[in-house]
Amino acid sequence: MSDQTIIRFEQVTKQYDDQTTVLAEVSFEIEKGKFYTLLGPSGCGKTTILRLIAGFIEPSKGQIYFNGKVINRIPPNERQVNTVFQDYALFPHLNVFENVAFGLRIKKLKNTAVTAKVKEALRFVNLEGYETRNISEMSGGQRQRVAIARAIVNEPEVILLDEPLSALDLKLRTEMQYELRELQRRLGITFIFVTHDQEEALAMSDEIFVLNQGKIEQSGTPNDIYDEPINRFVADFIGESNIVAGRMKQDFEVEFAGRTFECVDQGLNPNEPVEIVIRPEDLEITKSEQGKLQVRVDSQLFRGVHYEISCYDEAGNEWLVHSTKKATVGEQIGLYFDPEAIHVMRLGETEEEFDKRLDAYSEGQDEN
Ligand SMILES: Nc1ncnc2c1ncn2[C@@H]1O[C@H](COP(=O)(O)OP(=O)(O)OP(=O)(O)O)[C@@H](O)[C@H]1O
Repeated sequence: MSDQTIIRFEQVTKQYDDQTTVLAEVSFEIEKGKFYTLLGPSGCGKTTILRLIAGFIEPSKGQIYFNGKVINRIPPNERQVNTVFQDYALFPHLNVFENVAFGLRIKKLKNTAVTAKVKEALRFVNLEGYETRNISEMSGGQRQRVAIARAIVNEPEVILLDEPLSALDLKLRTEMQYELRELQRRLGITFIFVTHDQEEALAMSDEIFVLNQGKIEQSGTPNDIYDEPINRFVADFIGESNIVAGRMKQDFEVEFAGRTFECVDQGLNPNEPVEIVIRPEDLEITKSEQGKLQVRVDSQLFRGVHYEISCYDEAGNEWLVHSTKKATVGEQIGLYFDPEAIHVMRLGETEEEFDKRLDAYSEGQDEN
């Protein structure tokens, strides 16, 4: 545990009705001052983790630590944590100022202190001058900022955000992603953000936890997770991927689509069955004879920045390509890729085993 750790889950299990396990022995650490994202499909347990941190529910097993102390049974109002809910949960009958001031009034702060703190919080979210507006007169994005101001005014050590952008249209959502990220940097406090949108997670986070059925499948920086997905679930969930069955031949050599290719992976057993991931943007279109793979173009869509081209190789594998070059449906073309673009996944590998293999690989690289 680093001295930067603020929250630690140790083998936390959450069951409802003593039967439904929604979190199964989940362990992780959250450090001070970083932007974390819990990412996963609906029902995987993201909100459950937030509610456990906030103290709205208690774990069935395991320990939750906050600054080194077990907080399993500490009530929400005694935790240094504030939540921004999906629907913002603002009070419609109070104006902007009173919505933000609410928590401070409960703490019975003096009026002058309340005014100073609320003004400061509103300044942070660019809502100076909106104090006397009714909530009903505020747009979706502005309500969002009021909800954030209400959370930061209490000066918590951690802010939990449960899909706060899901109600906004695409343009506003992108703007708010940028704003939230900036705000987190300026405040320097820990944000734990929940989303099921992988692009949002990749754009905003220092660290992402990918969840599936009550378990963390993988944790890491956006680059780690995008470039080195540990299994098919993560590879599928994070961006579009080509995933085909293959077989390791020896270190730095893998076989798929009926051919042998140079790769950068090592430490796997010869003949071991594996899955190969190649991102669509890592495939380049060439003349048929210059490609490492020969494919036939099946369909093509123009996506504004690139063409999305679907092709099939002779072994029947589909390959999705993102290319600025146009192809012709029915045409025989080549696909070129670097050895580094081939990511080899061992079947059923755990995150720990994967990390060990990657460390061994990096050490091997350093020696070269
Ligand atoms: N009070 C409860 N009683 C029984 N089951 C519950 C309760 N609250 C949540 N669950 C179940 O726990 C599982 C995880 O729910 P959770 O809300 O954490 O998922 P989520 O990943 O946040 O999903 P979403 O993205 O849809 O909000 C779901 O299967 C849900 O039905």
